[in-house]
This record gives sequence, C-alpha cells and structure tokens, in this order.
Amino acid sequence: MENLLQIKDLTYRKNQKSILKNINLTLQPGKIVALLGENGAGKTTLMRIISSTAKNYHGSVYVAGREKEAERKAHLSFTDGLTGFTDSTRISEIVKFYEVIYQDFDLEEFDQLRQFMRLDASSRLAELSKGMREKLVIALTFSRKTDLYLLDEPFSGIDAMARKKIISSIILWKAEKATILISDHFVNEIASLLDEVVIIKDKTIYCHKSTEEIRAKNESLEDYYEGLYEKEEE
Ligand SMILES: Nc1ncnc2c1ncn2[C@@H]1O[C@H](COP(=O)(O)OP(=O)(O)OP(=O)(O)O)[C@@H](O)[C@H]1O
Repeated sequence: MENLLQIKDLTYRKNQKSILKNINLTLQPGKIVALLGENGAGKTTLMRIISSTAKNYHGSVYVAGREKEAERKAHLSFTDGLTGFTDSTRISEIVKFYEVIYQDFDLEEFDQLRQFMRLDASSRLAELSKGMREKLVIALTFSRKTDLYLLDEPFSGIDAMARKKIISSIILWKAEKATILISDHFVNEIASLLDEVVIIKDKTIYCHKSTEEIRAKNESLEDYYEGLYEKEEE
C-alpha cells in the first residue's frame, strides 16, 4: 500500500533555534491519527511543514507520493487559522474564495457542515466567537475531498456538547482512504476515534503506536500518554 504521508530526516530551525530534529514519520491511508505533545512541542510547526506553509526545512516530505510543494497542497486540506481574511470578511466570501482556489471544494458538503455547526453564511469573521471560528475551520477543512486532513487543535474553544457531536461525526466526513492528523494536548476526548498516536517530545517523534497496541496492554490512551511525562518527573 502506498504511504499517504512520508517524512524523512526532517530538521527545522527558526531564528537559529532548533525546533524539530530527525523527524521520520510514515502514515498509511485511511487512518485517524493524534499528534500529541506539550505546548511548544512543535505540533503546529510540523503541520505547517507538511502543508508547505513553513518552508526552509531540511529533509523530505511526501504526501500521496508527491514531494513538490504545490502538488502536496493539492492532496491535503489544512485551514491555517483563517489567515489572510480580514475581520469584515463574510463566511460566504471565504467560501467563494475556496471554490475558486480548490477544485475539490464541495459546496454542498460545506453547506451541510455549516448547518451542522449552526453557522450563518452571512456572518462576518469579527462576529464569530473563538468556538464558532473553530467550527468554521473544521467545516472548511472537511469540505475538500482530498487524501490528507490536518486539524491543528481543532476543539479548544468549542463547548463540550458540540465537541462530542463533532468528534463522533468526523469519521463520516472523510473518504475511507483519507487520513486525518489531529493535534491536541489531551487524548481522552478523541480516544475513541483514533487508530494511532504520534507523540512529539524533545523536538522529535518520541513514539508512534497503534491504539490497538496500547490497549492490548490494558492501558487507556490517556494513562499511556500521561505516563510518559510522569516517568520523567520521578
Ligand atoms: N515564528 C516563530 N519564530 C520562532 N520560533 C517559533 C515561531 N513559531 C513557533 N516557534 C517555536 O517553535 C516551537 C514549536 O512551536 P509550535 O507552535 O509548533 O508548538 P505546538 O506544539 O503547536 O504548541 P501549542 O500546543 O502551544 O500550540 C516553540 O518552541 C516555539 O517557541
């Protein structure tokens, strides 16, 4: 089976500071994967590198077998914090932009997701709360029909009830062969969704395991993840 994401010997420095080093990571098609790590571990940076938003890294990144930045972008969906739009931009205007830029953008899918998220297309960005903006990012991201979805801490501002509904629906929004990488500090809420976990620690991939393997040892994902940090504190 072709790898959906392959990262080889990735190293990234910014302002002479080492941010990520010796990252090697391979993801298969059809997986839901958590990217876990503490504040500043490098989760956002890694997603920005995969999506070619951050450049000047060393090493190689392939998405669906493509290394060139423009080709990679065509095979992944990542909504980088709605940067580039002003506060007065309406949701409907962002959607028009997406339709022009992304050939795989599905307007019907967006409208369904927007309704699910209870967002009004005529709202301006300035009128949206943090949680509403996050809902918009999730709706935009999943309205593209592509191979890899990157979600960077998608739920931090979304209230618990809506979060539960969104998490249990995510699996329905992706094609069978698509892979989703979701970053978060916690694992408990998304645990039921996950096939694999990737943990970034000390600037590199500290572990990459299937949830099956962790649970086979009678450990919950939450205990496993917290255990990694507790060992260090002893
Ligand atoms: N523009 C920047 N210039 C210099 N260093 C940066 C920049 N952006 C991030 N960093 C540094 O890169 C490291 C990784 O940050 P990153 O935002 O990727 O972490 P994260 O795991 O997403 O954190 P969080 O969970 O807090 O969102 C941090 O040490 C941070 O200080």
